[in-house]
Amino acid sequence: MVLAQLGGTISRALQQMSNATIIDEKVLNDCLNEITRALLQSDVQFNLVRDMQKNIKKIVNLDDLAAGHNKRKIIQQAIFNELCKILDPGKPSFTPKKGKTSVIMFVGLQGSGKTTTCTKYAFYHQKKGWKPALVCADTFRAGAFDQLKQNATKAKIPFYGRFSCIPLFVEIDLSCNSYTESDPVRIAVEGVERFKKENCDLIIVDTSGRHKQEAALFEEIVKFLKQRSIGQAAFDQAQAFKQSVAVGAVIITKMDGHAKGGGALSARAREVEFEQWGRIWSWEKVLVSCISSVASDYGDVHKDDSHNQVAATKSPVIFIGTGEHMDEFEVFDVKPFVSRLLGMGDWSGFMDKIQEVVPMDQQPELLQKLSEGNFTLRIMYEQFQNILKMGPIGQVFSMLPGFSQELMPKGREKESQAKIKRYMTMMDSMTNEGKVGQFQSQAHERISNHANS
Ligand SMILES: Nc1nc2c(ncn2[C@@H]2O[C@H](COP(=O)(O)OP(=O)(O)OP(=O)(O)O)[C@@H](O)[C@H]2O)c(=O)[nH]1
Repeated sequence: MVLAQLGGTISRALQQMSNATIIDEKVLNDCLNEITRALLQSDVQFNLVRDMQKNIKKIVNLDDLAAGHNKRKIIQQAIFNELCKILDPGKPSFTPKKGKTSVIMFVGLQGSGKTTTCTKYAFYHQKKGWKPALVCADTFRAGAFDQLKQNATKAKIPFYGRFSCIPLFVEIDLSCNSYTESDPVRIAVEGVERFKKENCDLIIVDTSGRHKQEAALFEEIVKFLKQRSIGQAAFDQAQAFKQSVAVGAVIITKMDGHAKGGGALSARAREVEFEQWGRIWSWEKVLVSCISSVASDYGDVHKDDSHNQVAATKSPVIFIGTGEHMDEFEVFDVKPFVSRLLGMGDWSGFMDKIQEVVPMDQQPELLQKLSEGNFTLRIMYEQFQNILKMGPIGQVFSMLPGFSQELMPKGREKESQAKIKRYMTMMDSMTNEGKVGQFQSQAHERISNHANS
C-alpha cells in the first residue's frame, strides 16, 4: 500500500532528524527533502508540496529559535500542521443524524466501488446503532442487484431491488421483494418509500456507474429528482445549486493495492463537469460520490482523473475504502489520519473501536474483574472475540503510536487473524471438553512453582 510506504518514509525522515545530535540547516533540509520526495511519489500535487516546504522553512527559522527551544518538536509540529493543510478541504462534511431519515445516493464512475462501498457504509453505521437499508437502483449492470443482495444479507441489512437481467415487467415474487423492472427511478422511489415507512434512518441508494464521456450522465437520477414531486420551488432551488454545490461528501475507494492515494486525497477544488450533480443534490439531501484512487480503472481517462473528480465535487472526503471486505473501511478525518500516517497513533479512534465492540453495559464488569485480578480463560476468549470484531488488525494497530502499516502487510495481517481464530477454537474445545479447570490448575501450579523457586 503506497500510503503505508508514504507514512513509513515520513516517519523515518522524522526519526533520522530526531537522532541527529544537532539540528542545523542541513539536517532540516535533508528531512524536508525526504518528505517532499515521498509526497511527490504518492502523487501529491507539486505546488502543494512546494508550498508545504516553503511554509515549514518560514515557521522553523533555526537562526531565530533561541537555545532551549525544542527544535525537534517544533519541526515535527510544523510538518504535521502542513500535512493536515494539504489534506483539509476547509469545508465541514455532511453528517447524517441518527434517528432522522437521511437518503444517501451513491454516484460515481463505472467500477469505482459504489456497490461495495454502499454496504460498507451501511455496515459501519449499523454497528453504531443506526437502522440502515439498501436500495439497488443499478439496473444497468447485470449482477449489481445480486452483489448488493449478497453483501446486504451477509451484513443483515434490509435491501430492496430488482433483477435487470430478466425481461421487463415479468414480475417474480421473491421473499426479498425483488422482481424485474428496468426503470431505476421507479425502483429507487419505491425502495425509499418502503424503508421510510419502516423508520430506517439511513436509506442508501446505489446507482449504476457512468462513464465520464457519456452524454446522458446521470440522466436517470435527474428524472428521479423530478418524479419526487418536490415542487417547482424546490426544483428551481436545485437548479440554482448547479455548479456551486455538488455532492455532499466523497469516499475514496481502493486506497489499498497500488493506489497513489496521496493525490486523490489532496486534490483541491477546481471547476470540472458533472454540473448535474448540483441539481440532484437537493433531492432528499445527500449524494455521496465514490471515487477510485486507482486512476487506471477508468481506461482511457487521463491519469490525473481521480484528482479531478475529487476536485469536481469540492466536497470533503469522509471515508476511505482499504479493501474488498466489508470492514475494510475507515473514517477519514484529517488530523487522526495524518497522526496515524506518521506513526503517532489515534487514541480517540482506538477508544471508539473499543466502545464499538465491548458493549457499554459490560465495560464496568470487565474492569471490575480485571482490577480484582480475576482474569479467566473466558475473559481471554471474549477479548479475542472483541479483537476480531474490531476489524482488520492492521487497521486497529495503526491507531497505536509507533505502529507502521508497513510492518503489517495484508498477508501477515491475515496470518495473525487466523492464529487468533485457531487459539479461539482450541479454547472452545477445551471448554467443551471440560479441560479448562485442568488447564487452570496446571497453570496455577506452574505459577506457584515459579514463584517459590
Ligand atoms: N482493493 C479494493 N477493491 C475494491 C474496493 N472497493 C471496491 N473494490 C472492488 O472493485 C470492484 C468494483 O466494485 P463495485 O462495487 O462493483 O463497483 P461499482 O462502482 O458498483 O461498479 P458499477 O456498478 O459497474 O459502476 C469489485 O471487484 C470490488 O470488490 C476497495 O476499497 N479496495
